[in-house]
Amino acid sequence: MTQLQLPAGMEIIGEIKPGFASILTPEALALIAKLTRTFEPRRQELLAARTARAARMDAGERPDFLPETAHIRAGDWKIAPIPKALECRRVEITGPVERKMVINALNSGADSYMTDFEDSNTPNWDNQVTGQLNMRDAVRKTISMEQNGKSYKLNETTATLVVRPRGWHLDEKHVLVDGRRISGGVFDFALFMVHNAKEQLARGAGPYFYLPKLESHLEARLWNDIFVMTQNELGLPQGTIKATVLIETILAAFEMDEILYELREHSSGLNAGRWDYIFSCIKKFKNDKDFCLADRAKVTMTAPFMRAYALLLLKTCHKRNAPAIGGMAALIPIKNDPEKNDIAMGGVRTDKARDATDGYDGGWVAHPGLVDLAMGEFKKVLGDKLNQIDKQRPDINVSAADLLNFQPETPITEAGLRYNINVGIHYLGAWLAGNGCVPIHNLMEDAATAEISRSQVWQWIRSTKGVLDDGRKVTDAMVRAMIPEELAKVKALVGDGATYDRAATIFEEMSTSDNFAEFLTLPLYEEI
Ligand SMILES: CC(=O)SCCNC(=O)CCNC(=O)[C@H](O)C(C)(C)COP(=O)(O)OP(=O)(O)OC[C@H]1O[C@@H](n2cnc3c(N)ncnc32)[C@H](O)[C@@H]1OP(=O)(O)O
Ligand SMILES: O=CC(=O)O
Ligand SMILES: [Mg+2]
Repeated sequence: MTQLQLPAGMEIIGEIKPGFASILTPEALALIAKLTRTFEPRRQELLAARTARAARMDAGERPDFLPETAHIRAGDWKIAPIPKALECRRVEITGPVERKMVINALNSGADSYMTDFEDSNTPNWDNQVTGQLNMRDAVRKTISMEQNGKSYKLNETTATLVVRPRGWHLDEKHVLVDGRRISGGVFDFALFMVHNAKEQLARGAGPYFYLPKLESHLEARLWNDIFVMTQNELGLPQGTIKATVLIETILAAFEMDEILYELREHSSGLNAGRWDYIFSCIKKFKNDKDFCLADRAKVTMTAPFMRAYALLLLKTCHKRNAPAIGGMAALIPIKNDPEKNDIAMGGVRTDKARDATDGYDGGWVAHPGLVDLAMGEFKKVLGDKLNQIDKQRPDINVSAADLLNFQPETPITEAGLRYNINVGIHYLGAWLAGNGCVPIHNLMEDAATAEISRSQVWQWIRSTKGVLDDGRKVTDAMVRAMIPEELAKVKALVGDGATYDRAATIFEEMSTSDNFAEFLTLPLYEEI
């Protein structure tokens, strides 16, 4: 095995495959050790604060805008100017940090590309380090590959690269500092910075990030402090790093101004991460027996609580001169069925048209086949403008009650319940096999969408409103009976992989156990 030069107190227990040493360099590991020793206690405190808040919500506490930060919401401040490379983000394509996908996404014609170490990626050791190798080659424009007789390399003009490291809840278990696992997000961030920040600046862009799953402005402050230290360590001017925060938890929706304020020297706006947002609403209200959301397919961006959140995000961003980026329609092109494909494309078109008309500066797509369509919808509204940050929306008034208006509650159907079980098993099985993003029933499924499926099942069993439209209460026994049937359907589709049996077992434990797993990826991570 290749020997690495490790800083004192660091152990690496992941296999060092060919090329990995060129990523796990002494400089990179030293930065990881320094950031970990300085900030890991705060990450742990913030995770403990999440747990304490969740317990208070389980006991009935409801979120509201914070009285102690009213002066920030009322203040007349703006974020620092946005760099040129991030001024125009009408269409952002996203995808796992897999080599071919990286090339295809950068070449897709989108304005920017969010490469993903998070929702769409199984964070096994190989994916994380190979992803960094892909990034290094992508930034230097040397990334290439051959597959099925096809050559892949980058076009002259490519999308602006943005990187999503893992959220605060995820550890990197293959790296220990002083005997403890480190933060997955710090690992992803620090490696990317050491290898690419200066090269990106030399090429006219910079190190740009998406920050996932924040629950409070204090969590944004932690990222900001990490940025400041990293810029100092690498000799970069303060304010070089730019980060867009995903507002994808119900608690963060109450702290959008505060999150922008914490990151104001490093902010590149907010994104409406709709799928984790829905999951977060279910999770945070899981003990409320009166809380219940309808079949997953019915919970759309026009649901009252989703509309309120999307509009508040837009208004908040533009007031602070910050880009507002829309989320992901999970629809993808459907091969070999033109009629269904037309419906799916119509769905994406409607979604992007709504965001553009509201005033959003851009939105996400899951697939290169959606870039032109989404671009068309934004161009219809923006014309030649790079963005519409100047579009202020003082007419939008969103209250706490609007954000908490969880409708629709019905219908819940057997088909919807079976869909959730089916998608849950299929996704978990793929994830365990190393693929964190899969097309299922013609939709993009990743960790966030799968979380909705598994949390709905758990919650429907426990909510008094978890009743099917034919009058049957959703129960533990009903779900247990459906699991083998849905597993058989999944296997008929994907083959007999052992990970699907394991996935069904885990799904059953997760949906029927009284303990609600905070994230499905936490128990799953212990399996890989
Ligand atoms: C909730 C959230 O967090 S959203 C953000 C996270 N989720 C994502 O980023 C979704 C990313 N999307 C994907 O992973 C894929 O599009 C899937 C899994 C949904 C569908 O994948 P596939 O079934 O393989 O798509 P399909 O067969 O149509 O792909 C056609 C081509 O497009 C490429 N492609 C598909 N999606 C992407 C993408 N997002 N980025 C780059 N290339 C892509 C494929 O690699 C393939 O390339 P090839 O023709 O050179 O072989
Ligand atoms: O990360 C995006 C989401 O919708 O979740
Ligand atoms: Mg998400």
